[in-house]
Amino acid sequence: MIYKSVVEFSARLVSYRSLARKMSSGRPIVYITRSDMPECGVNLLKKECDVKYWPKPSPVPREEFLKEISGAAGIYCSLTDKIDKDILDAAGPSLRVVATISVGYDHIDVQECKKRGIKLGYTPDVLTDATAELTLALLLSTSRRLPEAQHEAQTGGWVSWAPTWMTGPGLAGSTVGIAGFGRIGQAVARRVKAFNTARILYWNRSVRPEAKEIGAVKVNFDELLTESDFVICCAALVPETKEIFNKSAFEKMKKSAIFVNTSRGGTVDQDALIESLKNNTIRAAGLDVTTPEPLPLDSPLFKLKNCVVLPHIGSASIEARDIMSELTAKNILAAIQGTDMPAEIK
Ligand SMILES: O=C(O)C(=O)CO
Repeated sequence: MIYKSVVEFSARLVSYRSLARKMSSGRPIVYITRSDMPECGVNLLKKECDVKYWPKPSPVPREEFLKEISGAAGIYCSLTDKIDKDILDAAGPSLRVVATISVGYDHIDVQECKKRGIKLGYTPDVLTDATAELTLALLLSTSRRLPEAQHEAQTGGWVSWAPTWMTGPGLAGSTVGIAGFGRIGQAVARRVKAFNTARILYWNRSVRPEAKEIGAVKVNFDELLTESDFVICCAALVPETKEIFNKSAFEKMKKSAIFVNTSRGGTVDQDALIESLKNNTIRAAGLDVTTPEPLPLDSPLFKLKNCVVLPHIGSASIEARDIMSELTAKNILAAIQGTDMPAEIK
């Protein structure tokens, strides 16, 4: 580049210097794994940190993530980002915190982070209502066949009101079984109770004291399967819950049972579920989570009338997503500043 004058050259030099100063501002670097994380959290981070991010509204490709993460003090990620040894190695010793905008953290190698003294943040509580609401929406959509009914209405199947057409089981008087009775399981139980259900059963590793006030009864897994008209999975994905809903579990359920999953696809043996739906071993299923995600368009699940599939939108209320983003940012800032994180995975 040829500069016309000494003045222009010096002006350029000043601007390069200030750019270089900004780039090595001494502020901690936080890497965000996609460009469309809710702004409120991102703006909080920008006040204190240099924020770098994958510039697209889609998950950062693995290669890019490994390349870009070097030198970061914090990672703001989501459940689509696998945080494992390779990512931690690529980040290097500067990394102090990984915070995920989710309550589930099965995508993070927790042990490896702990071994390296890297703090972990997540977003419990703030998405409980949103996820419970969506669970109820899915439960009703599946039992009362809403997508199928809308399709009929739109495509000429609605010939007249008909007494036995588009019928499905009601919640009133039914037995609802909830697998996993943490925050979300309990919030679902409180909501289904309002539908005048006869019994609420739950399966959980430990007794939950909150169950008494809700009126839910602890049972073993087999009882949950055999007794329930609706079986709802709210259990976190851990080694003990991996594919607990398998062929044998579906065979134990009532033929009229409806299965709903809003936790993780990994709790279900999906091939066994497909067979059970095809053979009417159970009546229907409503899934907000699948394996893999996104579910390929040629998946048999999309072809089954007795299956409703949603694209993992459990926590997708506007309010929940904003507060999740804020909490993720606050977790990162607290860890970097050495103060107590508002929601740390211990
Ligand atoms: O938070 C989670 O774990 C979800 O699945 C999506 O909000």
